[in-house]
Amino acid sequence: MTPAARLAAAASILDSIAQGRQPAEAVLKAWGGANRYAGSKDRRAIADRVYKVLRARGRLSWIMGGREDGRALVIGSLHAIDGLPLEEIEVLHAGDGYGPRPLSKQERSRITAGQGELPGWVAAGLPEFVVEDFKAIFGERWADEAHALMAPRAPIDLRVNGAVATVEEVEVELREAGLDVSRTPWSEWGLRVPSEPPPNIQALEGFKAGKFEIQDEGSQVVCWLAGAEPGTTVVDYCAGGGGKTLGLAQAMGAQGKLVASDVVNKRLENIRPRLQRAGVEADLVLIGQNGGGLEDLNGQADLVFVDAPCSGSGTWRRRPEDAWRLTAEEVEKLHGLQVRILGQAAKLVKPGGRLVYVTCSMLARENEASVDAFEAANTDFRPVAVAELLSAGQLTDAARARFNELTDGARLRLSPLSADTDGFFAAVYERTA
Ligand SMILES: C[S@@+](CC[C@H](N)C(=O)[O-])C[C@H]1O[C@@H](n2cnc3c(N)ncnc32)[C@H](O)[C@@H]1O
Repeated sequence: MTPAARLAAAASILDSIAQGRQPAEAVLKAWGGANRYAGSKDRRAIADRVYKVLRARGRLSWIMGGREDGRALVIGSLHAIDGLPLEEIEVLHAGDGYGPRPLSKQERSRITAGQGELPGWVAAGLPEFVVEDFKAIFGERWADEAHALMAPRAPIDLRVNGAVATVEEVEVELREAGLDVSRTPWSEWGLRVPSEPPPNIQALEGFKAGKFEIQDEGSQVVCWLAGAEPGTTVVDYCAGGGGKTLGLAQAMGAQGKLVASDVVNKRLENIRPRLQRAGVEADLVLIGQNGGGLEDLNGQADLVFVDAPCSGSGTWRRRPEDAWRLTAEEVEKLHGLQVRILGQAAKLVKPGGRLVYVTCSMLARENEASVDAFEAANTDFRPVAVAELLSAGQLTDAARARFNELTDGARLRLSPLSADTDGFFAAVYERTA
């Protein structure tokens, strides 16, 4: 493919991403499958362009006069990210072969006008409606938090399955497979590999043997903070893909009763092969939207872990397309759902047991506001100070030293800037009566 044809392909893929809900990665994969003439270098160049645009979409749209179509965003990226002068952009838009058509008068004038003074939200690279939230949460460093969340490519973190392998052993295996592996700073069981060039983790023998799973270090940390103990009854209330279920099972040393529930059966079914690979047993329970299906555990669980449905805004560095799909109305709906789920899940906790609330969101409405509402309605739940949770054996000394800075006392916030993890929020409660 010519460089111009690659740009045209990137523009059309960006349009498909904007029109649907599928992850950008899946849209790119489908495009590669349907356009076999594109070689691996072409696909790589197209994916690079697509992600470059998605990470800077707000700024590029602003520069192009508010246009949001793939063509305009690609033109904007050639100018504002690659720094190409107008003449070179015109050469790439000569309209030859499979390349994009020539620039319109308006497009040309957008480029010659330059960027001008950018409003704060545009410069920070966030959707406009979340900026006030970021300012309120992060104060002066809000724009740095935004950059860290949207800009760089995140590394790939692995959690070693202590029931099957040691960290040292997996480290050696990954190094022998040619990967540049390092220890993660906060989780004793975490290893980190670069995401570029993309490693095929699932093809590794160690992965197939259940020695490790792909799991962001932040996600590992919230499992460890929950303090699941061997021989206890633990409910992973919103089990989804089962990432946390496996982490909780590891903390339990595979002893006790582990229940993984969700309202979507397909998700629960997808956990089955993961449990098998890791050698873990758990009861998979399909529950109703009102929590029906777990009545026999009312007041019985030592630990109920609520990894609530959320905007996923803490993972925008991996899926920047999601930032531009989220609306304020959706956040509001999620907040309502989170409060409802917390109330339902709390019923399962026995006196003296724990309730853990986790999101991978950066937004206060899904984090602080949701637990504020829970606390107001459930005075029989006492917030547990994060300092009390840091003795978990799966956390490193570095985590013990650092996490006190990342909490206001009872609520922990991890972010790409502060912890080099995805964005996570966690609050832990003990049932007092
Ligand atoms: C953030 S995801 C969970 C991710 C999962 N824990 C993991 O680590 O892979 C949230 C999950 O909550 C589930 N969910 C949505 N509404 C629910 C409800 N009312 N009760 C329980 N789970 C619900 C969704 O189906 C989704 O799988």
